[in-house]
Amino acid sequence: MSDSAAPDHPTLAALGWQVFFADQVTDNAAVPARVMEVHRSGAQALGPEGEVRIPPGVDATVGDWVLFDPVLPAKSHVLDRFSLIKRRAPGKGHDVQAIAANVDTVFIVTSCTREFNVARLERYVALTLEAGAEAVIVLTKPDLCNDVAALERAARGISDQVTIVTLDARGAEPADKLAQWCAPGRTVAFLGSSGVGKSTLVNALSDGAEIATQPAREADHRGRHTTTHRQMHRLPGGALVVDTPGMRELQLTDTAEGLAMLFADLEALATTCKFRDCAHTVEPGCAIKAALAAGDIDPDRVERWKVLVAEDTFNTQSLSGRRWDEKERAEGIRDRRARLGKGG
Ligand SMILES: Nc1nc2c(ncn2[C@@H]2O[C@H](COP(=O)(O)OP(=O)(O)OP(=O)(O)O)[C@@H](O)[C@H]2O)c(=O)[nH]1
Ligand SMILES: [Zn+2]
Repeated sequence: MSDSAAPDHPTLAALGWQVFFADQVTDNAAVPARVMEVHRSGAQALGPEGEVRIPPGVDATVGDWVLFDPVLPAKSHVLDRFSLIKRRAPGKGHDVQAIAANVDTVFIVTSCTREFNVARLERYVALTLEAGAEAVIVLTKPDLCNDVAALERAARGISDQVTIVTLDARGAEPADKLAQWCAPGRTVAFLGSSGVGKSTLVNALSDGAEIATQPAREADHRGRHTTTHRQMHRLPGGALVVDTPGMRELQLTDTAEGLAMLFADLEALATTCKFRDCAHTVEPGCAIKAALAAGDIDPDRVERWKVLVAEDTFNTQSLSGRRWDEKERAEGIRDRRARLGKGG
């Protein structure tokens, strides 16, 4: 490989540098570096000249590119992102939290078990498309299922913008089957419920090296190793993998665009409803209801679309400070999700 630089002095390309970023640099003396870790006390970024520390005032998240200012590190400049995975902050507040920037591909991991749930996958796909990243659904544990083809069909039905890969996460398959998204300098992230095989996949891509994930992990009260802060690792094959606890609790936030992409057909149909704010329930002249009656569209999918739109609207509007009877609304969404077999 052409990347002959020492591991702690990687080339820009090895860190994911692209024309998109180069185009933003006007000062030739600027030193680009990629944010690899974020702590309360600041961030650590890596560039061709080694590691630099960014003070907490700089609003950078894992995966960001910064132009480091060695004289005034607090003045380091964050470059525009081509993708951003974000979430609604946990707890009572409604702030949006940046989880990871400049991710090329999100592997949405699900297993061929009872955990498999189309509504949940749609949520993750919408979120990924909204973030501006490519979505790949990875179906693990095919050995535990009699009808893998049926699940693959269901996953494929979610969107034609999504690739489906089925593999056993434990063997040699992941390295092969995920190779095209894990080339040197590519940035990937894994999303999915607990136990679906995310760690197994990362380890498989690490050539069994158990990579640098270990030092950053601590045993939790159950004795498991958990990721304690937001970070990115470099895999032996040259890809970068985001490993952050926040990825596990993603909710929809401001994903109207992603939902519109995922449910483009239904959104287009809805524009032909008689009323612009049609809720597709009791309104006259509803194109969605008409299509349902004609058997042209799948009622389950329509119901999931409504739930996702409601959840997104709720999150977005409460974020923008509008007054809602939040508890009531959240309960409504939860009830509907429960009836659909949860969606997350
Ligand atoms: N049978 C089978 N088991 C698998 C497969 N992939 C992963 N597993 C097992 O599933 C269990 C959970 O895998 P993990 O990689 O820890 O799952 P995770 O998604 O990282 O879970 P969290 O860390 O809780 O988020 C492990 O015991 C794996 O060995 C597979 O393809 N087939
Ligand atoms: Zn309607």
